Amino acid sequence: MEDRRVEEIQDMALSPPTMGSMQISGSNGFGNNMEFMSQACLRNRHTEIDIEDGKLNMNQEQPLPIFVKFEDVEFKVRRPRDSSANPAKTAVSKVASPGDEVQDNYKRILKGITGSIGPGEILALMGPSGSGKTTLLKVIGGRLRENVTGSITYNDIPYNTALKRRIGFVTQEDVLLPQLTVEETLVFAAFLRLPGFMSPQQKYARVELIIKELGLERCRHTRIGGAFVPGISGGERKRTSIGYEILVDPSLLLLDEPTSGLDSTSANRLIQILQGLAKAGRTIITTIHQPSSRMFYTFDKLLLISEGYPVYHGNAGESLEYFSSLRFNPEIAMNPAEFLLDLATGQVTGISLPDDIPEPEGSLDSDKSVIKYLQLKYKTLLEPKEKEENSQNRRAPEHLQLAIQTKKDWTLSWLEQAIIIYKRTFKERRRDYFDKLRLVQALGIAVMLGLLWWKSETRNEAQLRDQIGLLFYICIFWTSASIFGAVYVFPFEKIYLVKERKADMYRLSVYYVCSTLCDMTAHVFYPTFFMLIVYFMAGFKRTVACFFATLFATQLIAVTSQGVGELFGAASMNIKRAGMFASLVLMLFLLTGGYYTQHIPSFMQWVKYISFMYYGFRLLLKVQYDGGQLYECESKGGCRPLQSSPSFDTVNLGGGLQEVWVLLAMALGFRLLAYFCLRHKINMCHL
Ligand SMILES: Nc1ncnc2c1ncn2[C@@H]1O[C@H](COP(=O)(O)OP(=O)(O)OP(=O)(O)O)[C@@H](O)[C@H]1O
Repeated sequence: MEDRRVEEIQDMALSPPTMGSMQISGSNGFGNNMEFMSQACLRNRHTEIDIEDGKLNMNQEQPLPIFVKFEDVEFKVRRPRDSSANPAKTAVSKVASPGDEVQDNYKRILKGITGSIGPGEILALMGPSGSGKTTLLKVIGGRLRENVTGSITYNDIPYNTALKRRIGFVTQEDVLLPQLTVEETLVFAAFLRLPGFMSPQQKYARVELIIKELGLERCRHTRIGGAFVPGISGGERKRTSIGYEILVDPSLLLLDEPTSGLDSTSANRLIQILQGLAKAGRTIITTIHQPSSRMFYTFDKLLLISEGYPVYHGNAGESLEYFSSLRFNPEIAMNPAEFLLDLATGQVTGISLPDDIPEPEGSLDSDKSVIKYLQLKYKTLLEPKEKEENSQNRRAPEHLQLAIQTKKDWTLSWLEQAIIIYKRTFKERRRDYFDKLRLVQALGIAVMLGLLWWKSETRNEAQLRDQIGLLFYICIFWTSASIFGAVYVFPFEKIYLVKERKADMYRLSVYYVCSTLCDMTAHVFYPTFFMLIVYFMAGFKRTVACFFATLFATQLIAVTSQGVGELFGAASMNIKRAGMFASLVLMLFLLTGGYYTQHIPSFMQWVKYISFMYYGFRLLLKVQYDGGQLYECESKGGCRPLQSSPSFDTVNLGGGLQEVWVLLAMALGFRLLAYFCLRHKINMCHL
């Protein structure tokens, strides 16, 4: 019995959303939504009884009905100090924009927005560019939390992190890894985000369905592309972004301008898909610029925003009636969306107006008076009704409230996630790893060094100094190559990481470990080729043990430096700053690395002990010039024991493997620090 139930659930999870069993007609009133939610509760309860081992969580198979209420939502940002050099411009900007009130040096972006939306409905956010649609969407999606006032509840519960995996957010800019193909993007997302109990076949089938539904068959094997990588078209990228989010059937789907860049047929098709998703029980909020008339009437609710104020909220189809009741009527046949946008911008050419709009006074021009009038009417006519409705609404059933607050377990174990993320990271970065130019550079430099130090000897101190110079150069080369190879990784991948972490797709530790391990392959691969050439051309000690020990030392230097680069990248998360800090510290460690410095003042002596270059260089020297070689050198005359050389802050050649342990500890320590910095920075970042 239980098996059959599990199969049913799996089938449901695979079935197209439009064919879901929870079809209801678009409901606009709260009553319908409550009924809907009650039905959903019964279903959930039924399933919970059927699956007793607790492994399957009903919430993973069917969307949890979510009713979103927002009341008096305000959002403000700190104003940057006025940098305008033009006093006239500053003066004008201070008076000409009454909507942009400045309080305590903050600019108000959202100015008291109230509304609600339930499962089965689509709410369209409309308004002129810069009116605050995206900001409101981010606030509702929990992406903006600071400086937000008012109340936003999900089944009467405020936002909490357990909601992350129930919310799908399609951002205005498509945030997709550029080197993956469309299919790879969706497959990796499916394997990371779909419940663990679904078989791989079912996950592939879900991807197939999304590709078909969104018309992505033609470009499924094309790379996503980006600024420097050719790839799919803007519309295809947008559809892939949408597929990426709807793949997991989120309960609350937020979309920022999903139709921008699409032709009208594709846009209509997309809206149909959204309708299907809504009918199957999702709550959908979308910003939209200029929908066609056909599209406009598919929305259940409309929130029209002007300069951060609401000017209409309610049934989309009834919006024209409302404005007509205020005596705003189009004089010619117009697309309703165009008419509403004209009103929200105050551009009223071709629109008949009521006579009670106050004459523009002071700095207010006529556009502003229309907007002010509409804002006032909203405040007096619509807002009280909206608030009353919200307060009269029955509370959501208790277990739905509980479900909102219950954090779902990870659907995959740490190792399972790591295997998928490792594969994805490798695919995404493999072009960097096997970059021909990089290989040519490493091999070219190796050959050049080999020729310059061709069969170098250590018969006297001058020769010995020469060879030690080469060792220090090798140390610098791999230190800087590895630091700069690693420092930009996190700043570059920040947007992808923030997006995926906001959706709780995987553990951050998984991402970090996979990223560092993948890159380590390259940090080990290149020094190996390099050393194979330099070592034998330059005439280092010809024993197998010594070659492998030198190779190991070089790789260890590269791997430790990679950790340092990651630390700077993670600590700043900014390409420019990370590069600057890395070069500064590299320079300091280089100077105190033991080659140049002979008379460091005692108060600066400590620097060398934190310099991985100091230990790396010592290790290379130890491997190459152990007691035997120096003794031989000395016995032929002219070569003093290295310890007594005044030119190097060198080695106690009798030492053991302490440099190896120090470098290993540093490689691990820098990585741990990098991980915690990354964790802190990513939690603070918003998209
Ligand atoms: N973090 C911020 N700092 C300063 N200003 C901001 C910030 N976020 C938003 N704004 C400003 O708030 C206003 C609303 O921005 P928002 O992106 O929400 O507009 P929008 O209606 O979505 O516009 P569009 O349709 O062009 O995307 C804009 O004037 C924008 O410059």
